[in-house]
Amino acid sequence: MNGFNGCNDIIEEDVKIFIGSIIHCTKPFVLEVIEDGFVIVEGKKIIVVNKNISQLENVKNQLNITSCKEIRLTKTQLLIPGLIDTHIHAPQYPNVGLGYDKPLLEWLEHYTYKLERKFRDQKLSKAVFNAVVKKTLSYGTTTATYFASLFGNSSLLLADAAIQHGQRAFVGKINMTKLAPDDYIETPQETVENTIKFINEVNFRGCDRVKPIITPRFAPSLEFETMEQLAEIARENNLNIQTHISENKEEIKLVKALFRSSSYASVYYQSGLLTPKTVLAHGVHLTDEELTLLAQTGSSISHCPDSNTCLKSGLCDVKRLVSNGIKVGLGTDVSGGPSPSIIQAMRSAIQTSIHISHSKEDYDPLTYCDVFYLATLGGAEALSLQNKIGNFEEGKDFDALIIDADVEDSAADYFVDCNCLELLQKFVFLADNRNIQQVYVSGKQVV
Ligand SMILES: Nc1nc2[nH]cnc2c(=O)[nH]1
Ligand SMILES: [Zn+2]
Repeated sequence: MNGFNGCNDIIEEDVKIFIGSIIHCTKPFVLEVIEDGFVIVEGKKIIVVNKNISQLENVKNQLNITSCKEIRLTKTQLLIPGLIDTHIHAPQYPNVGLGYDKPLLEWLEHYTYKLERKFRDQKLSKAVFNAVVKKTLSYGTTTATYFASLFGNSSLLLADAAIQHGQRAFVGKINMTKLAPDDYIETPQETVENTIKFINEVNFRGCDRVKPIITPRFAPSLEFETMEQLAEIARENNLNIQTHISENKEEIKLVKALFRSSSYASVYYQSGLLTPKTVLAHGVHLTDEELTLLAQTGSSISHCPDSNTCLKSGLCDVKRLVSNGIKVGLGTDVSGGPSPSIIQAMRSAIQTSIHISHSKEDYDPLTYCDVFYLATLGGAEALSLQNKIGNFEEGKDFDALIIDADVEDSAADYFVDCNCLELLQKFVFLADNRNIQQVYVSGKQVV
């Protein structure tokens, strides 16, 4: 029987069996390598994960599977969970690769707000948002956490693009009432009303994959009372929250001055914005006290290493965040970062960590296995989606990629036989969208 779940995704009751080498994380920073196994998917759900290919026929008989599609991986292919981008600005996509001569606050004023305010235009919004969703899917981003623009109608077009192209997404209409151009701010009342309207309209689309997210841009953009109201809306509607924190030293000074506060995190804490469903981008310069506040509230950090480098914000120490009990995922932060690829974010996270290790004793930098966790299960935990996605666990939705180290015209020329971990290592250090052969979201092939 087929059914509809509101995004016109046919909930396929058919069965797919993926046979071959599988890598995923079973818990934080713990990889499981299955050399010759299989995953059975029924509709959108994973129903079996088995490490022994010789048991395939038995399991099929036990489950009475008479018709199914078998996908047999080659020896250069791996099945891995879909990648999760915990922080990306869709309307900034036209600026990728531009404007890295200025630090954050000047960059916002000179380049970013000027571009984003053009998204009043529905035609531009539609063209750019379709391109972003298609591009990120091609790079294996099965879940994206998007900042859209200030404009509700434009932001809805981003939700529609994710619905149409099959991506899992959080989409946030930005809240901003000050310190930006006059035609790119709302009054406090407008921003609250338009947010409620936006939430209702996204929910009305009835797509389980695509959800609204509360999106105060960052503390300097809003009055304290407006942040309190937004926190209340998130609480009433059980919504995720996203914003920026402690990215740049000038920004931190500004926040302390504007709110007469001793710390950036305490502004968010006091307004009620720090929750277990809050993801904060950057967190480069957080103090120990702020880390404690984030850990106590269960809020997470989206680590955006490319952006932190290009906007010269600083080196974010992921190991310090993790050892303080903070959940961490990876973000591209387009266009603060120039690449829409989470594979690139994995590489940059390793490089940033190596740079940090040069000035610290006994510091083990992040490995390719660590960043693979951050890009998959870590991202799911950062978004409070760990019960739904992030790895291959029976009962979870099947969001997955088939990657291949041996494709024509790829950066990874393939001359040696590689074991599974070597294939993963090549993927992290060399791959791009050419190495991503198939992309599945909720059991459905979308690339
Ligand atoms: N990187 C980045 N930081 C911000 N802080 C406030 N807005 C932004 C933005 O658009 N990008
Ligand atoms: Zn950002």
